[in-house]
Amino acid sequence: YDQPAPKKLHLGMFEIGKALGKGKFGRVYLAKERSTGFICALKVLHKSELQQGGVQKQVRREIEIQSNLRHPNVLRLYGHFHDSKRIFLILEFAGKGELYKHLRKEHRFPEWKSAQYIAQMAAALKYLHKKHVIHRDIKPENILVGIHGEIKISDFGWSVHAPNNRRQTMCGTLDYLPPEMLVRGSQENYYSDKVDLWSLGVLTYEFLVGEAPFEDTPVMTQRRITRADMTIPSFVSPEARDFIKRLLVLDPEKRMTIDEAQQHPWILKHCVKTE
Ligand SMILES: COc1ccc(C(=O)Nc2ccccc2)cc1NC(=O)CCSCc1cnc2[nH]ccc2c1
Repeated sequence: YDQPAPKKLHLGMFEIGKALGKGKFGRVYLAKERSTGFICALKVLHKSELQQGGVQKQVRREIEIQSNLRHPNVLRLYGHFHDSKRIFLILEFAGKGELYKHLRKEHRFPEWKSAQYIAQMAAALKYLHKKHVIHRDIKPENILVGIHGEIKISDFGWSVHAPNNRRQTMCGTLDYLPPEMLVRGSQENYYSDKVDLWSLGVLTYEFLVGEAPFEDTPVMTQRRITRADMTIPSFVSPEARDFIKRLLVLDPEKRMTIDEAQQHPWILKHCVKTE
């Protein structure tokens, strides 16, 4: 599918299929580009709703950033177009759907699968951080699975998905927030790409244990996060335990870096390098 994209994108060039999901700002449909048969996901955003939500700039910024991202573990934004009322995002279609559904069904992932997923997440984060993009919203709900089982981090933007056994919280779950974003007085601009490493630690825990490390009532969750107060069950291997503990460190500067995470024994043990 590497022909240069057709110049003029418009709705008529797509055959619209089943609904894939719906969010606060838009619905997503399976779509096929008529001339090439290319399968993609078409996200429809209503300009009026974006106006009400005051997120038009955010969408423009996101389209700008995401159009330049190309990585096997980052969901592609191929392009966009609009008509009088709507903005359409042409997104990559992930053939095996939403990761959180697999996690809920399997309860938790075996160590080899968790390590492979975390290694792919680390590769995606390394790529994003090199491009000075901080994801800030890493959680199972924002990860999709490609047809070959590879994972794809996606920025669901501001879309809050309809309550289909996703974590029911006001503005997204607190579980993944790092302490530096909870501590009073630390303005937004004080945090760095280290926030994604904290979330990677929370994600690792949730893959292995089946629930987030600080899951509790909203007040208690915040308190447990700011104290890094978690217990790791005994069935978790010593290497995985060490990996998690080196990421869930209160001081952002003392957290393991992406490179250290990729070289950690727990990752190397499970991710056979194809020489
Ligand atoms: C790069 O990705 C995105 C870029 C931007 C936005 C976005 O909405 N930005 C926004 C909106 C409003 C205000 C501000 C910003 C969303 C995504 N990504 C998704 O929404 C993923 C699920 S839709 C695709 C998709 C694929 N493959 C699947 N397989 C099964 C379901 C499924 C669903």
